[in-house]
Amino acid sequence: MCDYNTLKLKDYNLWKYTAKGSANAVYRYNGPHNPLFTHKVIRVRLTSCELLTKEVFEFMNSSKLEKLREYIPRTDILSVDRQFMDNLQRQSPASVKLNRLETDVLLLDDIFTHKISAYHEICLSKYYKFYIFKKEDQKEFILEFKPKWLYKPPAFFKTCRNCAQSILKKQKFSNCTLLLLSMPEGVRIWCRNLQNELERQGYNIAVYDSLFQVISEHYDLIEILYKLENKNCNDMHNTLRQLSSPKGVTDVIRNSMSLRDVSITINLSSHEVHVLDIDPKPTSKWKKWKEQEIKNSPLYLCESNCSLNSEGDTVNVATNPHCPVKF
Ligand SMILES: O=P(O)(O)O[C@@H]1[C@@H](OP(=O)(O)O)[C@H](OP(=O)(O)O)[C@H](O)[C@H](OP(=O)(O)O)[C@H]1OP(=O)(O)O
Ligand SMILES: Nc1ncnc2c1ncn2[C@@H]1O[C@H](COP(=O)(O)OP(=O)(O)OP(=O)(O)O)[C@@H](O)[C@H]1O
Repeated sequence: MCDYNTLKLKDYNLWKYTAKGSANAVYRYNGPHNPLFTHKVIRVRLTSCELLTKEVFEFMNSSKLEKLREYIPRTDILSVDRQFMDNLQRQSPASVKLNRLETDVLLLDDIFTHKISAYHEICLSKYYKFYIFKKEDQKEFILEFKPKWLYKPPAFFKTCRNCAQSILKKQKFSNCTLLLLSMPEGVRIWCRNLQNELERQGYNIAVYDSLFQVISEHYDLIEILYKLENKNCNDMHNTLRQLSSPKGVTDVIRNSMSLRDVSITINLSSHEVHVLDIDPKPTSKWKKWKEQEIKNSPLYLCESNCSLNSEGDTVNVATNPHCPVKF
């Protein structure tokens, strides 16, 4: 980690707004060459989040995430003052509400080679986005997706948590990430589903081969996420349903739920893979999680296109003998 203690970010206008999620806004460095900032982004907390940047930084650097380290973009913490935050807020879109009381921001390697506006974005669903850069003979294809819950659902479930949420959130395209737990059959189907959806939407872009190859090269990431998400917790559905106060949210639940909400980027051109959006969850989320479980319960028992009830050439993950990861 660099020693940034004496370094204060002052030049808000050197950071150009790139994207936001529900908890953070991201700005890319857009100034003259500077070895500390060129090819970096800052990640700034929004008003909606309870935990501060310092807590996020601590979580990202904790030993429990050591196995994921090689996939996390290099991250440092920088102090900022109120003036910087106010100015950054002024140059942000109206929908971005920064927590201007924050005294820190994260500084991360930018996983995109070019500025975000240079990419064509194809949003297949809220869980799957392709970014495509094409200029003369230069090309870059990046898939950003949320694997969500990588787990073994209870045996009586017909629809997994990911597919249930996708239905509830009215996504037109769904691709069950439990398929990723089965290498190579499930992974092939998952890649094929993305290829087919691109074609269905009229994009003549071949991603299947490189997608399968990059996932094969970095398959340990899926295994690591699976192990960390399921460590010491065999039935998260039941665990969440039993919660009755924030005190019941153990570190096991917090870690698991935090990792169940990360994003993965796969660069089909450079074959680099990263894990983004590693945010610790506050214990105050217990009620939302419990209510979600109660609301989802009927859906778990319904037949859907979830890979759990696929037959024939698809994979039944619940009883899948090829699942590489053991409890
Ligand atoms: O529970 P889910 O599956 O709806 O996940 C929420 C995410 O929905 P999504 O996965 O994109 O459909 C949701 O993402 P979006 O804002 O919908 O992009 C958040 O990540 C939310 O976490 P937090 O409130 O920012 O701490 C996430 O909430 P947590 O359950 O992780 O607390
Ligand atoms: N290191 C990075 N380099 C380039 N772009 C990034 C980086 N980190 C995040 N982004 C972009 O910014 C977007 C929002 O960031 P992030 O996912 O961290 O926000 P969030 O508020 O935590 O999201 P969520 O709503 O899923 O919790 C990402 O989807 C990604 O496209």
